[in-house]
Amino acid sequence: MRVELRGIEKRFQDFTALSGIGLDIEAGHLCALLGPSGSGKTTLLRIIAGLEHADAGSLRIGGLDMSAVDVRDRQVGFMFQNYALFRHMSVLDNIGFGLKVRPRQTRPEAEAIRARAKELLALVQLEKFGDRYPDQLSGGQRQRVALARALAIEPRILLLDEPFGALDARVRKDLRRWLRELHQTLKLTTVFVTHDQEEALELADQVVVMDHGKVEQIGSPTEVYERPATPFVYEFLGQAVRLPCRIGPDRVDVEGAVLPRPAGYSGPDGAGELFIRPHDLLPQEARSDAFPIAIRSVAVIGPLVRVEAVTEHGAIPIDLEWHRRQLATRLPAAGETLQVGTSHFGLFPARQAA
Ligand SMILES: Nc1ncnc2c1ncn2[C@@H]1O[C@H](COP(=O)(O)OP(=O)(O)OP(=O)(O)O)[C@@H](O)[C@H]1O
Repeated sequence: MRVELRGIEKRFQDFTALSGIGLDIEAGHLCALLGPSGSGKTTLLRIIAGLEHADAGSLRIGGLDMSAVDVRDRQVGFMFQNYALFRHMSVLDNIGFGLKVRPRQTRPEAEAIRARAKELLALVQLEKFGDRYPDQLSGGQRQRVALARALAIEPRILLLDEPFGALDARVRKDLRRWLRELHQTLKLTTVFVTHDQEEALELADQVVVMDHGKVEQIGSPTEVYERPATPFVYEFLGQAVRLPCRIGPDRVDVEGAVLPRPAGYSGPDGAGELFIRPHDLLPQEARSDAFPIAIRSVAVIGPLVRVEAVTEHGAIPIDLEWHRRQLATRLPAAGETLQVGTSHFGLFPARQAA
């Protein structure tokens, strides 16, 4: 089912939690809402679920306007962070719960509910655990049961709030892969909230980067990582070297080097900021598009070379990370001056000082 949001606004008293949110999620896609704490991700997810009402804007699911559709009739499966399993119910009863509490006309027979719960248990690869109680499961297994419970009602869309938030790194990683495979099997439109960049980039077809109740950028994982639309996205999605620069009609002056002004840059001339991923700023010969950095320290960690340096013109400290393969023959050494340059950078007007 396709999900369409237009001009969504949400205020809590005089605090604006969401403002002007527009978003299209294609049917069958896995969409990540990514942003720092308080950026409005959960509020947006709750609006899609029908647990919260937007003050303005529209929401369509499968082409139908949802404004007058109650949460119970939206056929939305959700799994929230603190949406714990019922401790006094077996795993199978937990999974069947959503079907059991349906109004009589739409409630399946007890046998059918059990059969469906067993089917879902197999789907989440926990066939042998149906008679256990939540306390007898690991954290990762509990999450999978919670997911099976969300799927039991045959939802048209699936909403997950920090699905693996409370788990340790290894289990998170395994569950991530598992969720991706499950999604490929079910092809169910899924929206999940995360503040973990890696999780969003690895899992999602579409990443929605949010900050302060606004959408900063929507795109594929490659788009948002390789071509960040704003300084916020650059810094939130990985490391970035940030250098002040001067933007001219056809050139950018940075640290004594001259770079071509990117054709796509539509901002004003004048003071600007240049953003470079640390692995994109590489040693090169002294040329007009290279600038010097003074190496402070070099650490080799397996295949990676981490370099702390300072730009010679602006004295700006920068941290670089190279793959050994990216370097010619010799490692740079502390105390040396190195010429570096890049062909891949982001350019933005300088931010006003706060
Ligand atoms: N019921 C509420 N009443 C008042 N303020 C609220 C309410 N719900 C959320 N907020 C505020 O709205 C903002 C956005 O909250 P939301 O939970 O959507 O953020 P989030 O991006 O999901 O954050 P986190 O990653 O910490 O869960 C926060 O500043 C929060 O305090």
